[in-house]
Amino acid sequence: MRTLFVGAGATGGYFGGRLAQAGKDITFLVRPGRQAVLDRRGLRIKSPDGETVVRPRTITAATVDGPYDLVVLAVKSYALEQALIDMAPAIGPGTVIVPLLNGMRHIDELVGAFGPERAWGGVCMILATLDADGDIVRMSGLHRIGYGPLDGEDERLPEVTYALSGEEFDSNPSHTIVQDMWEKWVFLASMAAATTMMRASVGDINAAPGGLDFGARIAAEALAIATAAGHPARAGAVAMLQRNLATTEPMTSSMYRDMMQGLPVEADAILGDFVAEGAKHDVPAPMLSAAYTNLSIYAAKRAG
Ligand SMILES: NC(=O)C1=CN([C@@H]2O[C@H](COP(=O)(O)OP(=O)(O)OC[C@H]3O[C@@H](n4cnc5c(N)ncnc54)[C@H](OP(=O)(O)O)[C@@H]3O)[C@@H](O)[C@H]2O)C=CC1
Ligand SMILES: CC(C)(CO)C(=O)C(=O)O
Repeated sequence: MRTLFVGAGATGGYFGGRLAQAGKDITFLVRPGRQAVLDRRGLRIKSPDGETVVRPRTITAATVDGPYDLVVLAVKSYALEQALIDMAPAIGPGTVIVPLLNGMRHIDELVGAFGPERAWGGVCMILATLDADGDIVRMSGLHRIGYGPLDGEDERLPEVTYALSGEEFDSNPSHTIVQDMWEKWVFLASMAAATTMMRASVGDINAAPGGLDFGARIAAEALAIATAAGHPARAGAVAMLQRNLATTEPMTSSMYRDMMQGLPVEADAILGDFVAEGAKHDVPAPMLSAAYTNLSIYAAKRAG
């Protein structure tokens, strides 16, 4: 499948770069600044396994060359509105769109812009960032994507699976992608709330008095919200959340890393919407609400 990655940052650059390395037909839609970096350095991936460089094809909004079979959307939530405009010429009657964003609001945006027959769901699990040179750094052994049609069934799933599979990461087609996205949301909202509120990794939080209890209370609120919203986390997802919130490892969230670098954060799309779900169902969530307030103060100060 002719595949377009929209965004060549930490997630898009990583998964798209790995697929390009595996010989798949990958193009990146990027903005001119990122294109200049990729032209100069190539797309470099630094990981615990070593460093690789690929030189993928790039286009910009001004040079989108007709419809693609598959579009993988990998921008931050605050960049979504413009990205939907820029990628529109790449969407044809048979295009499948797989988003990697955290949260859920982008699904409504995608369905509204391109229709339910094109908008699929997607999740990614990775700890990745861009370094000062613009290279992609994967910080742990975790690198997994999941994707699937919102209603669970679509004959194009095997083709999309082939297009999104390489040797280098875990690639999981799913018939339960909406549930998968909710479970990821519960996980990320908890991780982001804990790490941004304490301005510390999960390991550092758990080494401090009260740290384990702090994480457990956040997890309990997040799980209660998902249950009230009709998406109770399955046993494996609950276990993964509890295990990660009790880790002694220096685990962080992308929102924490962005905050520590003074960058914009996805507070509204991840914690704001999640807390609003809780309020809609009368689920008390004092810890998550405090985390959202904290992030909103950061965002307001940053905006000046
Ligand atoms: N990083 C991580 O470890 C994880 C992140 N996620 C989620 O994945 C999503 C993407 O995050 P991440 O990859 O980290 O973000 P990054 O900021 O690293 O990358 C986003 C990229 O999108 C590009 N972009 C923005 N707007 C456009 C546009 N209109 N056209 C083309 N490119 C555009 C930016 O380009 P430019 O350089 O021009 O600004 C940037 O390179 C987020 O929702 C995040 O929460 C999920 C799991 C893990
Ligand atoms: C869940 C986690 C921490 C890893 O994929 C994440 O999504 C993020 O950091 O944004």
